[in-house]
Amino acid sequence: MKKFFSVKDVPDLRKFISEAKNVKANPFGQENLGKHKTLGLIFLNPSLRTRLSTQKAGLNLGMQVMVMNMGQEGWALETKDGVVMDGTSVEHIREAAAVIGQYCDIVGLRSFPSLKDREADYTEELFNKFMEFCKVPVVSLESATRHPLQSFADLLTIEEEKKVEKPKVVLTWAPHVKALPQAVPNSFAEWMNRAQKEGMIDFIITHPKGYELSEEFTEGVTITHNQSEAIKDADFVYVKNWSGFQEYGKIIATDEEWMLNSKRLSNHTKVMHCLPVRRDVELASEILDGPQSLVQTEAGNRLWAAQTVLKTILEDLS
Ligand SMILES: CCC[C@H](NC(=O)CCC(=O)O)C(=O)O
Ligand SMILES: NC(=O)OP(=O)(O)O
Repeated sequence: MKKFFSVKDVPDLRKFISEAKNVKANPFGQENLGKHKTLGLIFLNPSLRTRLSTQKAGLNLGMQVMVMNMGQEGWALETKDGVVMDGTSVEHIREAAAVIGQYCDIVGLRSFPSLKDREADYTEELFNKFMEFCKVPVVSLESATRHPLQSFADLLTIEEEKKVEKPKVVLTWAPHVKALPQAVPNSFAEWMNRAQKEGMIDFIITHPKGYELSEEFTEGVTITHNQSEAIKDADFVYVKNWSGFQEYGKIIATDEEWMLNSKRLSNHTKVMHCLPVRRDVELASEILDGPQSLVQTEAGNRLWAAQTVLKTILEDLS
């Protein structure tokens, strides 16, 4: 594995889930695999779960781990080529990525979208440049269009918690006070679409009109604007806000009816959210604090997802 950027980097999904279960059952089974190897975690945006779980995953494998918040600790980055750097940018991504690649054997990178320039965001300009110049394997810690470590942990959670062979999984839009990226829903849809094609789940997406995600991620998936219909008898409901893709980066609807509460859920339905969550805006506290919430199990599985990815990359390095 030379990069972990999307589900396309996973040749065998069922095998990858099984490996994550084994890692979870035996977290220190390969505690020397990463000996004398360095993991560099570079954040251009805030993080709690991704930072702590990926750092711990590297340590569990015996790696040395360095973490950097570029915005606060690094130089102001220039990401465009052909720019005369006589303004506020101090260092070009070409130099910064190449230097980071010299110090690290594996690099994790978080870089959210601008939500202004859809072309630049959806071609993953920044991420691709970083991967080109750092010249070592790169793990996405959330890019402009995807969050693969989150989605891997989400699918692991569903596989562990399912009570039926082929659970009904629903991705529902939820209200928010800000315009958020499409990366988490894109990625969840991409992984669940693959899982549906492999007969693992039945998958539905529900959102208000205008919040259609890029077909790159939703091709072939049932999409409905009727949330109540969609969540009926669902085994898992994945709650997330996202801003417009067509009206890029825009808040189109703020219909509070789309915030789930327990009255609207079947008793057996489990609720998931990647966190951080805006309580009683995106999702009712009564659900988050109740027996139907899987958000902590999901967050715990971020460690096993990251450790499985790092293990796979390290095995290819050895
Ligand atoms: C893992 C999720 C990261 C990010 N979430 C936010 O930016 C939330 C920000 C807020 O609620 O103010 C997102 O939606 O992509
Ligand atoms: N879910 C997730 O990636 O959380 P952080 O943004 O806190 O890392």
